[in-house]
Amino acid sequence: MEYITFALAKGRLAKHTLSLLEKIGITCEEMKDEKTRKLIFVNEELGFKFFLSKASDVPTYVELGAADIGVVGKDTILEAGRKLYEVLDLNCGKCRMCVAGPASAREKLNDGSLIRVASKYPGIAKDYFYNKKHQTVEIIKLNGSVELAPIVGLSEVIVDIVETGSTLRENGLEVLEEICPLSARVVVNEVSMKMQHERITKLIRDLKKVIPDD
Ligand SMILES: Nc1ncnc2c1ncn2[C@@H]1O[C@H](COP(=O)(O)OP(=O)(O)OP(=O)(O)O)[C@@H](O)[C@H]1O
Ligand SMILES: O=P(O)(O)OC[C@H]1O[C@H](OP(=O)(O)OP(=O)(O)O)[C@H](O)[C@@H]1O
Repeated sequence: MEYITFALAKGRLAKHTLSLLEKIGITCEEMKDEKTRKLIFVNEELGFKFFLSKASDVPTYVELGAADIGVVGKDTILEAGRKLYEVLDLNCGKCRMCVAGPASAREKLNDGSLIRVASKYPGIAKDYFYNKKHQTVEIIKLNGSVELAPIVGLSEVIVDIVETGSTLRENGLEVLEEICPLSARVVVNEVSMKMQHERITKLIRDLKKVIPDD
């Protein structure tokens, strides 16, 4: 039997994804060991391989066919801009992509003046402001702790993920505009979808039955 390979985003989403897979009978005991440094796991009996990669690399593995299926946040899919089939919303890892900043930055949004926008997601930020048309922006790419940028004067606003809102609150910032809702999605390689159609569609059908409600 040909293997079906899963690329899973390590970090926040991995545990949840593994528990959903477990509910449909796809298990990988070895992967649950949080201390393991191993990156690839095989379930020979079921014909599945799993690997854990950095979230932002999941779309790359899937588009280029090193993995048949991936589970990753919508934010990462939007930012990657890869050619993939997005087949399922897992309704977990829910958060929002937002423009945020100090309340004083509110008037600078929409008045047409040049604003600096710091983000881990320069592609999403660029598209958002491009579509708004009447705002000139300079995008500054950061790799984390983006909330620092407006505090230390690197930018006027940020484009970042907001879940509970605590990080913004604790740093004197607020949501200024909402860009889109986010959650974990299942993505499939376009060729795998054709070549392994039956197994992949069964898997999607099974997963649909165990997705948590709101
Ligand atoms: N509060 C949150 N903060 C960040 N991501 C969240 C949050 N809630 C849900 N997510 C989702 O979880 C995904 C993975 O987040 P995680 O923090 O594990 O990795 P990452 O920040 O993308 O990677 P890294 O920390 O390696 O840069 C995000 O892409 C997003 O879709
Ligand atoms: O609304 P909240 O519940 O506070 O969650 C949002 C925060 O969580 C994420 O950061 P993460 O922990 O991934 O660290 P990072 O900033 O280094 O990416 C995100 O970038 C926000 O900073």
